[in-house]
Amino acid sequence: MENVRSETFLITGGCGYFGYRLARSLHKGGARVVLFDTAPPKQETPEDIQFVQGDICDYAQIARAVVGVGCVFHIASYGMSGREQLNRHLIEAVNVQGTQNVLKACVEHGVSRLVYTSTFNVVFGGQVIENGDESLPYLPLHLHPDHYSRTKSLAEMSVLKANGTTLKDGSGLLRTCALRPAGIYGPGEQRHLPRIVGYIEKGIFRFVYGEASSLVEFVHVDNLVSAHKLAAEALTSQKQHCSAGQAYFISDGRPVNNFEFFRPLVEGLGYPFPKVRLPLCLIYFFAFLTEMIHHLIGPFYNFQPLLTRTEVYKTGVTHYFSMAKAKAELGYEPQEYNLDEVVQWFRCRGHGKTSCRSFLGRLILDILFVAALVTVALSFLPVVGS
Ligand SMILES: NC(=O)c1ccc[n+]([C@@H]2O[C@H](COP(=O)([O-])OP(=O)(O)OC[C@H]3O[C@@H](n4cnc5c(N)ncnc54)[C@H](O)[C@@H]3O)[C@@H](O)[C@H]2O)c1
Repeated sequence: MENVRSETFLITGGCGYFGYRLARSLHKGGARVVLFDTAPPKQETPEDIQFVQGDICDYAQIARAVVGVGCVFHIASYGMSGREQLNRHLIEAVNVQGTQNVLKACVEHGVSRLVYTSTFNVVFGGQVIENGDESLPYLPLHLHPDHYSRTKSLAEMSVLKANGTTLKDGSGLLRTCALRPAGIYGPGEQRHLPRIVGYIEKGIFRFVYGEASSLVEFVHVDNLVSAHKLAAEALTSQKQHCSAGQAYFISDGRPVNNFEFFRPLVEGLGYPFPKVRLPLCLIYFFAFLTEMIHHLIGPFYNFQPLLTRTEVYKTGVTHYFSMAKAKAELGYEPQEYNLDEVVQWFRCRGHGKTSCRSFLGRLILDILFVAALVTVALSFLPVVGS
């Protein structure tokens, strides 16, 4: 990556899974790196990677941190999964106002480049998309089933709109672009994989859903790192600012059935892959009920919802995108990865089947599973009849 040695990169959300991996890669390439995050890094970090504890919702904190920085990777976000999804106020504050603060800080303090980590969700809301590209319109805001996706969309729009803004110190213009990743995986991923492994180990992962032919996409964390470095480079004058004002879908470029993607993880941990396939609409309705219950009970008992409607769409409805624009304009070339190192990561931490569960234990789980299914199916009846 050009100029990497002479430049300082600031990463908002730099202590999260992806941000930290990007930081280590930039640092390895000789760059100065600042991690800006509300929480410190979980791993042992080289001394010359600077950590600034701060909140993007506080303008003064982010403004102080960007002084002297050449390029910002704006990765911090809130509300993607689990309990966080309930906190609409914080989702809005971090994803929308936080992004505006980061942009304003760049303009006020002469930061000329910003790469925003967006998501597939800005165009996807449960409709089938086959080999979609960047000409697709944003999903209308009112159609987003979750607040996270809606606010990520608003944030991406404001990032791209800020492209070309004159910097206050007269040094030139702010150039911005957005990358829209698929679901991120890799060893040590903390958001999705531990939850999936938890479901496998608790015996909840006993069925798959949706059409066997439905296709989705994933991106290995290191492919995403490479795309971000290329996107930042393409904002420079050496690359004619070719990524400025642009959005790019980023994945491994290998559409796959969601559940088949996880088969090596399930089997690698010694569990049988489920044979039962349920209709998507049944699971969607179950997710809807779960969200309703979470909405009512969440303020008193903030449990982890089993599945949300967005997660059902994301896992069961075909949506994949062409990498042609990222390849042509950024020079993005995704490498091939598999789940071996992920399986290894979990095995090293004591996961994986060691003994057979008792017959009685399995029987009780089977009965509970069938009872839950019957309940969901029965609860359909008044809806259908009304
Ligand atoms: N994980 C995925 O599958 C996925 C898919 C598509 C897009 N994305 C996007 O990729 C990015 C990285 O995802 P990740 O899985 O590494 O997330 P993560 O949750 O591991 O990291 C986010 C980091 O942001 C920090 N943060 C949150 N609020 C902050 C604030 N107010 N100020 C400063 N820092 C704050 C958190 O402490 C955390 O360290 C996010 O922008 C996310 O929206 C993720």
